[in-house]
Amino acid sequence: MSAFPASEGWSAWPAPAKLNLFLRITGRRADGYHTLQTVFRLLDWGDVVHLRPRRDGVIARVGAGADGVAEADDLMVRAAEVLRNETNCSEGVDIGIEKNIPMGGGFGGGSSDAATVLVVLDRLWGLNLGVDRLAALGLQLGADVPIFVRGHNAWAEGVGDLLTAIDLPPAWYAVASPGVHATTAALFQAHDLTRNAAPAKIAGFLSGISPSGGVLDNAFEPVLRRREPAVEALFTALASIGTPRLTGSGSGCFVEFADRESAETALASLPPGLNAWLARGADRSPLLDAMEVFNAGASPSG
Ligand SMILES: C[C@@](CO)(OP(=O)(O)O)[C@H](O)COP(=O)(O)OP(=O)(O)OC[C@H]1O[C@@H](n2ccc(N)nc2=O)[C@H](O)[C@@H]1O
Ligand SMILES: Nc1ncnc2c1ncn2[C@@H]1O[C@H](COP(=O)(O)OP(=O)(O)O)[C@@H](O)[C@H]1O
Repeated sequence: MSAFPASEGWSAWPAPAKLNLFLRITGRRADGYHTLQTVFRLLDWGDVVHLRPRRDGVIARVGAGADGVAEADDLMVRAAEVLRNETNCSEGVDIGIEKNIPMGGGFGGGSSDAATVLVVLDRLWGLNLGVDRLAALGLQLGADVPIFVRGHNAWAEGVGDLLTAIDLPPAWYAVASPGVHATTAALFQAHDLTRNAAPAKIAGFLSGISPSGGVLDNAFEPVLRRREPAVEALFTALASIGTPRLTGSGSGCFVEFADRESAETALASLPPGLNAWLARGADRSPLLDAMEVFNAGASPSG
């Protein structure tokens, strides 16, 4: 039985993972944040956030939470608090999580969990702030939150917050984690990080410039491969099935395939013991689909 049953007032909501199909850093702002260009691809795989509104104004995490994340630091709890402070509402909520996305993997798990809380509580608390205000609130929690609030595959610039929705072709991914926790803040400070890449053009990306053309690179890849033998070993193993790429600031990697069968065959050929799995690229966030079902009157089950 679910730890968060519908019979006890819980509802379940997807918090999808993302991949950065490429990532280049074009500069650094006066406040230390880096300007970058990236393409976010949402996946049909991720965490499940459980919510149960409460009328006593208490925001509480229920159950285990993400490994080693204190309740007060949990981005889900902070998202609910930000929303309540912004609106001066007196609502509360119990929050639970089924954590599937490896932490510190560049898959955006914490950011996606927070975005799901923002989007769903906006509805459950009857606030109706709308997507633009929710995305701006999300940005206070992390540069990756707005993409998950908006829920569309996107070309991103600025600090990752200036988003242009784009359509991406269907794709399947062999996704892998070397089990290394890559700390985003520390990697942005790395002395050997390239921070002055020439800006890429969105048209070039969309017309399908190949990885060997140098456009689909990730600025963190050489840094992480030099620092972390487990990441280097994973790249070597994945090179047997295609062109591995790093997502975000790592340490997760992926190889893209045009169809499910090719991805499955490739995964099956990898050496045993590798932490690799299959994920489908989404056309849009599964959270948007769940909200649509909910708004049509059928609440997802606990
Ligand atoms: C690198 C990316 C690419 O999608 O993803 P992840 O690898 O974390 O998933 C993101 O830019 C990460 O976004 P997010 O994980 O939300 O990072 P934040 O919490 O906002 O920032 C953590 C720290 O990284 C640095 N930072 C972050 C974003 C940015 N554009 N420039 C930076 O210099 C800042 O020092 C900041 O304090
Ligand atoms: N609900 C949450 N899930 C995951 N991480 C969280 C959460 N709340 C806070 N964090 C913090 O955010 C950090 C980054 O996690 P995550 O978003 O999974 O990785 P990444 O930024 O590499 O995509 C974690 O190491 C953890 O300290």
